[in-house]
Amino acid sequence: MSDVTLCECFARDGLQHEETFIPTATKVALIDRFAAIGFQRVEATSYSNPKVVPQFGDASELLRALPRRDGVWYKATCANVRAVERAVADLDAGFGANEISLLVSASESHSMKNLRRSRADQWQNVADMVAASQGRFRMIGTVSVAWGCPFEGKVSADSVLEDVRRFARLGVMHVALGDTTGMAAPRTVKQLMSAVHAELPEVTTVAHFHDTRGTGLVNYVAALEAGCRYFDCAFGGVGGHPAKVKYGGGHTGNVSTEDLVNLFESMGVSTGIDLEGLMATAAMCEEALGRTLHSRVAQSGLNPLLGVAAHG
Ligand SMILES: CC(C)(COP(=O)([O-])OP(=O)([O-])OC[C@H]1O[C@@H](n2cnc3c(N)ncnc32)[C@H](O)[C@@H]1OP(=O)([O-])[O-])[C@@H](O)C(=O)NCCC(=O)NCCSC(=O)C[C@@](C)(O)CC(=O)[O-]
Repeated sequence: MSDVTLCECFARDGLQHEETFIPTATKVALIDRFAAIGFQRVEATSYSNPKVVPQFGDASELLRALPRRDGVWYKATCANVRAVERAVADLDAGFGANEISLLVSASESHSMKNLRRSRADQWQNVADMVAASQGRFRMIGTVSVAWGCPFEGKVSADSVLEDVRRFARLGVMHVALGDTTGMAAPRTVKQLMSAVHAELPEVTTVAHFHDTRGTGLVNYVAALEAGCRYFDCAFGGVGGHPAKVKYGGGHTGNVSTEDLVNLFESMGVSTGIDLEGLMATAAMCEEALGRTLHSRVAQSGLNPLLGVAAHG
C-alpha cells in the first residue's frame, strides 16, 4: 500500500491542447502502460464536445479498446449532462470509465470561458450530471482556479469551501482543487486544504496543481503536509492550461510526474510507482509527442539516493 495516490493525467489534461491528434492506439498503449507501472488512477479521456476539443473525439473508441486492470480507476472528464450521458451509454455497452470528474470554476469569468455557463448555471448542471450518472461512477468534483483566477485575481477561500460543501451535499465525496494557472503558494495551499480537512473530513481532497510559475512541487509538499494524499500530475509536465492564448497567464504545464515521483520517494513517501518503469514510460511519452518534454528528472535521472538510507 502506497502513502499517496497519484493520478496520471497525460492522456487528458496533458493532451487537451495538443494540436496534433494523437492516434487512439497510441493513447491506449500509454494509458495501459501507466496502469502497468502502478498508477491506480489514470485520467483517460474527456467526453467534451468533440467539436470544441477534437483530441477527445475518440473517447468511446479509446475506452472500448482499453484493457481493464483490477484496482485501477480510469477517469473521464465531464463538463455537461451530455458528457455524462455518453459515459453512461458506454457503460451500458460494456466498457467505459469507472470514474468521472464534474467541473466547476471558482470564478465567474473562468466559468464563462471554460464552461460557457455562469457558476449558478454550472452548479445546476452539476446537480443534473449527478442525477444522470445514476450512481454508477466514482465522482470527482473539480474546482478550477481555486487559488486565484487569471481574470479576476483573488478567489475567496470561503467560496471554494462552500463549493466543496456543495459537492459533498450532492454525494460527491472526492473533490479536486485546481490551481489552474499557478497562483497558489505553500501558505495558501495549507490554509485552504487544512480548512477543508478540518470541516469536511469525510471528503477526500485531490490536489491538482499546475507548474505555470514553478511552484508546482512546493505546493504539492504543502498539500501533503496539510493531509492531502491524492495528487494529479502528467508525464513531461505536458498540458495544463492554454494560458497564453485563451485564458490569460504565461507558461502552461502540469507538474511533471517524473519529478513528483522522484520528490515524494526522496522524502520517503511511497508512491507505488515502479521507478524503472517510470523512466521508460517518460521516454514513451516523449516519443508519442515527438519532442523533449519538461521534466528535470527525465533529463537528469532519478535521485541516486533512492532506495539507499540517506544518512547511512
Ligand atoms: C462547454 C461545453 C460543455 C458547453 O456545451 P453546450 O452548452 O452544450 O454548448 P456547445 O455549443 O458546445 O454545444 C453545441 C452542440 O454540441 C453538442 N455537445 C455539447 N456538449 C457535448 C458533449 N459533451 N459531447 C458531445 N456533444 C456535445 C450539443 O449537443 C450541440 O449539438 P448540436 O445540437 O449543435 O448538434 C462544451 O462546449 C464543451 O464540452 N466544451 C469543452 C469543455 C472543456 O473540455 N473544457 C476544458 C476542461 S479542463 C478544466 O476545466 C480544468 C481542469 C479540470 O483541468 C482543472 C484545472 O486545470 O484546474
